[in-house]
Order: sequence, then structure tokens, then C-alpha cells
Amino acid sequence: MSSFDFANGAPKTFTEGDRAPHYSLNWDMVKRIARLTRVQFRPPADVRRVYGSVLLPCVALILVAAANEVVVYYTGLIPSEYYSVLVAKDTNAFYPLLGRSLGIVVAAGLGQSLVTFAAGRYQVCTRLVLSHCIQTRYLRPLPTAAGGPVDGVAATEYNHHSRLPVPPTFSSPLYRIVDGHLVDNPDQRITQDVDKFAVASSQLLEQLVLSPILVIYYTVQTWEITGYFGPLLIYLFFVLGTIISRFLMTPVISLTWAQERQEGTYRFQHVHVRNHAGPLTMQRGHHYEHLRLNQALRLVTNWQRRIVNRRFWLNLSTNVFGYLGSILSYLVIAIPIFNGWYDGMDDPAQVASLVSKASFIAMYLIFRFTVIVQQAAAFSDYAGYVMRITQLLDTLEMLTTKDGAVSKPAETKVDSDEDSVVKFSVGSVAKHRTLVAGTTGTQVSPTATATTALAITIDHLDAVLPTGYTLFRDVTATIRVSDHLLVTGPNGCGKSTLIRILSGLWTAERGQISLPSSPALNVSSPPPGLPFLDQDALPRLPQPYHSWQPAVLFFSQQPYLPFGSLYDQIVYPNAAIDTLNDFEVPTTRPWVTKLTAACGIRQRHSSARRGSDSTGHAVRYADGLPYQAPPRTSSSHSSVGSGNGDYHHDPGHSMAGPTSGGPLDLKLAANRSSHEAVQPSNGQDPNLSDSDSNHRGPNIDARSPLPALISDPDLRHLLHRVGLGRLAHTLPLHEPFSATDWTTRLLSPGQQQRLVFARLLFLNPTFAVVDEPCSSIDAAGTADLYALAQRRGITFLSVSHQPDVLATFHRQHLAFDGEGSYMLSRI
Ligand SMILES: Nc1ncnc2c1ncn2[C@@H]1O[C@H](COP(=O)(O)OP(=O)(O)OP(=O)(O)O)[C@@H](O)[C@H]1O
Repeated sequence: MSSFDFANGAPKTFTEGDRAPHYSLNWDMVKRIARLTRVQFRPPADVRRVYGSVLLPCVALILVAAANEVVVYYTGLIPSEYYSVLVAKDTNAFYPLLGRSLGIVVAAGLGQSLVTFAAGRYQVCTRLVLSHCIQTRYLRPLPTAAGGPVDGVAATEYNHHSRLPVPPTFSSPLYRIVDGHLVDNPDQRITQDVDKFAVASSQLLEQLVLSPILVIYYTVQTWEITGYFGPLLIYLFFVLGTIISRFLMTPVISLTWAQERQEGTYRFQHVHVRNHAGPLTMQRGHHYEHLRLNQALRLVTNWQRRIVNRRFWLNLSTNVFGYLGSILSYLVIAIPIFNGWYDGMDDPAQVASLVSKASFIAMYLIFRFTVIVQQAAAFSDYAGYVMRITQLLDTLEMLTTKDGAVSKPAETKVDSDEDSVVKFSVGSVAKHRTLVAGTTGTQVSPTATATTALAITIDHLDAVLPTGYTLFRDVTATIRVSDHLLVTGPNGCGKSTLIRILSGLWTAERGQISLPSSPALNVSSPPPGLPFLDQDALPRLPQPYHSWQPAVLFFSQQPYLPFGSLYDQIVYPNAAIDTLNDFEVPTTRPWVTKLTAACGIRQRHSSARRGSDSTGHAVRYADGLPYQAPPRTSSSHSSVGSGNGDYHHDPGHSMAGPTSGGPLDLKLAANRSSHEAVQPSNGQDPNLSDSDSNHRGPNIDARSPLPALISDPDLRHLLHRVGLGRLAHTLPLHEPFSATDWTTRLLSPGQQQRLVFARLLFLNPTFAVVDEPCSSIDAAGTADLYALAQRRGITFLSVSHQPDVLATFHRQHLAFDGEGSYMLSRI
């Protein structure tokens, strides 16, 4: 029985009495292993370019292990030589033998250490490649729901190589897997299971790859000493051991799978408790949490106990076989001796030496077989991890087609005019259950028409829950620029659902929506300047939009604050690229730097492999919406051009003082300086596209940190304007705190919402679709923030429970009654 059902969503929750699903070493497992090996050894070109190939450490491990086997062979022969020398009392031969054996023993120690070292490098490389490949598929943007792929373009192509219009709605495998419970603990599979897979596979590689050669070699050697009888006996011994192990191993594979699953759940519960330490303590929830954690611990240890029980029999058989093997070697050598093969040897030293040598060779042949049998335990772990990782890969593949293309209806089309409005039909074909993300995606047939109207339109939209309950019916509304819409209604009436449908997370039962698409991403030339500064002073740029200004920005009810610095919170999702591309942790010691500098050798830095964006056009895709950062500019960002001379400083920059209620006087770094002031001094042409630069491969030492998208004074000013002035002057702007979750620990809910609002002001979309963005902010603060945003030309679709405060800032009011109906009125 499989506890895992891709088609129908939620996995079963294991209870203590549950049986683990049945996974065994069958043809399916072989195919899974082959598939994972392909991903491991043939990663996409960009992964290979950054991390290198696993092949190299793999070959190194095999060669080192082979060399080690040679040394082991000579080590094994040492005793027979000592027997010979000692029995003959040959002092002349003794001392040279002593010296030689010392050398061999040192070589053996070195060989073993090198094998461990090579295995470690192989594990690291395997983990890097596999986790990276899976993460890429996990977080890739997936144009879906109301949308679907645009003109047959694969999801992955919505990156910096694409110049297509950005579809307005996106989903992601991440969201679908998590929201639809398609796979348990995907994070654990990517982080922990891949790591354990790497360890188990290196162990198998080290032990098993050389085994056939060694088995053949030692079989020939044994045959020469004992005749056919010795190898025959040993082979029978091996076959018996394999059969027994096969039967004992199968249940352990399934149990390992189940234990890893429960392990993830247990860990997740601990993370949950840690993240809510304050609220649960305040509510005196210790006892409850304690019981819950105990229950989870009991479940995980229950699986562990079952594994230990099963392993006992597996270990018993492998250990007994191990010891039997050592006796078998003497049995093998006893046969020719008792048969009188060596009766002609008069010299007892010669006989002793021969027995020693023969027993070593026979024993080593048995040992190789024993190693193979003993790998049964390692293999059961390995197979369990293979199962878990490939299940995740299967699901990711199910959500996107093989090469990243989303399964698409053939008639999908979009007008590539930059000012187009992409219109998607979201109704008619969708089934009830397609409302909830996590199903296999849209059954919707998107159609696209281009219009010049810049608006969000909702046309006869129905939303039905999977249970069949109709949340709302026939919702129709149009939000044109400055025609702000306020959505209100009782809890659970479907306000957030409307936003989820608009954003593409969910599909609707019936109806149409149309959203302005963000313009085609233009990476071939730097943008002319940021369009959103000094709104009162500068006229808004005519459409088409500036290439990195999103047309529609969605903010969910829960303010999302990513891991990162204060600066990152503002420019998200733009900010992370520099650190995301920081593939290599700098490991160079200061003395190495000095030495290499003295010798005139250039070092490879952590930034050396940031090949994908060496043009200075930072393009980020963290939420699936591509943005193009401004070109390289001067900046007061502490990390920009600091001391490296790559960027000219703009002396003309002046810090705008805080102005309460006045025009938002943000002078972002990129806008401040003219383009001629931002030519990198390293000679790179900023007009090069990313793809151009990619063709050149990683540009070692050729680039500097990305420029800041907003200067420190401007960032402080922005924070001040949204009521976070104290924060701006007490917290470091660029250093991420040691605690990754500092935002939720140090900031009050209201401050978190203000921070998200600051981001909104920075990104300055044409439309902002926001779900209770000021629920924790007082009325005056809410009014201030809305006024600020509207002065910057942002048009709102706001969900709120504060109609009194927000009515002033909206022109239309859509009020759900909680019974499926609504009323749309002008304010
Ligand atoms: N993933 C889901 N699967 C099934 N039903 C869901 C899911 N998420 C929400 N719902 C249901 O959809 C209904 C509408 O939820 P929604 O979040 O849209 O309400 P809302 O109007 O925004 O409420 P509130 O004012 O409390 O935020 C609720 O009854 C909720 O139980």
C-alpha cells in the first residue's frame, strides 16, 4: 500500500500502528537509481559550469580506492614474508623487510586517508549538484492558473534570456507541492535526504565499483593456490549470503523511507514551536506542545525501533557471514594441504609462508564478497533516499513537463506588445477541485487578446471550494488606473480567494480575468532611469513600463519578509541575486592572499563564478516575476565599489531630508547618476545582455559586487517616511543579522507591515493588489501610507476590514455578503 498519492493530494498521516509502504529492490527501483544518477552526472550546463562535474571526484575516488587496494595487497603479503624470514632466521633479509614493510604500512595509512578524502569531495559535489538541480525545479516560476504558458515558452525561459512579456499570473511548484500536500517534507528531501544519499552513494561507490575487478583478480590467485575447489566454495558462500541479505534488506528500505518522513515531520514541529515561542508561552501552551512533541518523538522512534529490530537480523547475517568467511579461508587452504599438494616442500619456512599467503588471498576474496553482502545495509539506506528524492523529482516533473515547459493547451497566445493586456479565460473547463492549487495544474484554456486599456478586469467570476461550497458568484469589476477598489466582507467570504485567483495561485470555477502584463524584459540595453522618483516633480513615464517596473504587485495577508538585511527587505525580490550567486564560500586565508599577491598570482574569489550577471543588470526571479535592476551606478552602498574602483562615485548626490507628508523624495542610486557615470571601469560594456556575457563563461575577477538599488540615505529616508525611522537608525542596513528570522523576532506586526509597504513604494507598481496590508497599523498610519502610495501613482485593489479608514482612498467598493453575493458601488 502506498501512503502517497500524487493524483489525489494529501499524504496519509502515519500512526504508530501503520505499516510502511512496500518498496523493494525491483525494476522500478533500478530505473529510479538510473534516473537519479543521470541528474547527478549530467546536470544542466549552468549547474555544471558553476559546480563542476561530479564525474571528476567520482573518478578520483575510484582511482584512489584502486591505488589503495594495491597497497592493501602488499600489506597482506607482509606476514608471509616475515614467516619466511623469521623461520629461516635470516637477519640479512630481516632489516630490509622491516624497512619495506614500514613503507608499505605508511602508504596504507595514506591510501586509506586519501580514500576518505576523495569520498568526502565526492559527497560534497554530489550534494551541491543534486540539491541545486532540485531547488531550481522547486522554485522555478510556473505561469499557470488563469494563465498557462505563453506561446509555448517553457517556464524556465522566463529568465534573463527571455524577451517575452511577463505573464501576469504565476504559480510555482513550491506553492503547489506545499499547498496541495503533494509530497511530505520537500525541504527535508532537498536538504537532508540528498546529503544522506551522497554519503550512502559514496560508500557504495568506494566498496562496490572495484569489487568485480578485485573479485576476478583474487579468484585467479586463489585458483592457482587451491584449484577450482577454493573459488567454487567461496562463490557458493557468496550466493547464499546474497539471497539471505536480499530477503532481510527489503523491509529495511521501506522502513528507512518511513522513518525519514517522520523525521521531517518531527523536525518541522520543533521549528514551528521555535517560531512561535512567544505566543505559545504567553498562552501557557507548554503542556500541549510538550504532548505534541512527545507524540511526534514517539512516532519517529517507533520507526527507528522497527529499523533497529529489522537491522538486527540483517546485521546478524552479515556479521556471521563475515566471521564465517575468515574460517572459510583456512578451509580453502586446508584442502590442498590435506590433499598433499605441498608435500614436496621440505622447508617449513616455505610452507608457513605459503599458508600465510594463500590464506590472505583466499580471505581477501571472501572479504570482497563479504563487503558486497555487507553493503546490503548501506544499500537499503541508499534505496530509501533514492525513493524519497525521485518521488520529489517525479512530482516536480508532473507539475512541469520534462524540459521545464508547462503542459499547455495549444491555442495559448499572447500579444507581445509591451503595453498589452493579457486576457485569460479562467472558467468553463475548470473542475471544482482545481480551485485549490496542488492539482495537476490548469485545465483552463487561456486565450489572450491585446487591448490598450490598462486595467484589471474581473468578469463573471465564480469561486467554488473543493467541498462544492460556492464562495462567490458572478463577480464583475474593473479597476482602471486611479480607480481604486476596496473589497470588504465577513471572514471566510472569499476576499483572499479573489486575490489568490487574480495572482494565479488558484483557478476559478468560471469567469474571466485580465491583468496588465509586465513588459517584455529588455536586457540588451540599460533602462533610461527609474520612473518612480519624485512623482510630484517628474511626470510618470508613458507606457510601456519601464522594464523592471512590475505592472501588478500582489501582497498576501501575511507580510512576507525574506531572510536578509533591512536593505533586502526593501528591494525584494531584487536584492538577493548577489548573495544567491555567491556560490563559493571564500576560504582563502589571509596569508595565502598575501603570498599569492606577492607571487603575482590572481586568486579566484567567491564572486568569480557569478557568470550569469556580469553585465550589471541584476535580474531577479525570486517570486517568478522578473525585474530588471538598473545598470551599474554609483552608490553609497557600503559594499559597492568600495575600494575596488569599479564604479565612479557620484559626488552630486544629496540626501533628501525627511519630509512629512511631502512628496516622496526618494533618489534611488540608479536614478541619481547619468549612464556615462556608471560605466564600469573594468572595461565591461554594460549594454551586453546576460546571455552575451554567459557565452563568455564565468568571468574570473571581472566583476564587482552589484550596485545598491537604493542608496543608504535614500533607504533611511524611505524607512523614515513609512514610520520606521528609529529602525533605520538603529539597525544595520546591509548586514543580515545572525538570526535569520530577525524580522519576525525584532519587528512588531505593525512594523512588519510598514516594512512591506516601504517595499511597495520602492517597487512602485502600477497596480497593487493587497490583502489587509495595514491590519496591524493604526488609522492615522494607514491613511498616511495610502496617501503616500497614491501620490506615487499606485492604484489599489485592497482587501480590508477597515472600510472607514480606507474608503477615502478608494473609488469603488465591492462588498461580499458572505452568502456568495456581493454589491459593487462607487464611493
Ligand atoms: N487551501 C484551501 N483549501 C480549501 N479551502 C480553503 C483553502 N484556503 C481557504 N479555504 C477556504 O476558503 C474560504 C475563503 O477563505 P478566504 O481566505 O478567501 O477568506 P477571507 O474572506 O479572506 O477571510 P478573512 O477575512 O478571514 O481573511 C474559507 O472558508 C476557507 O476555509
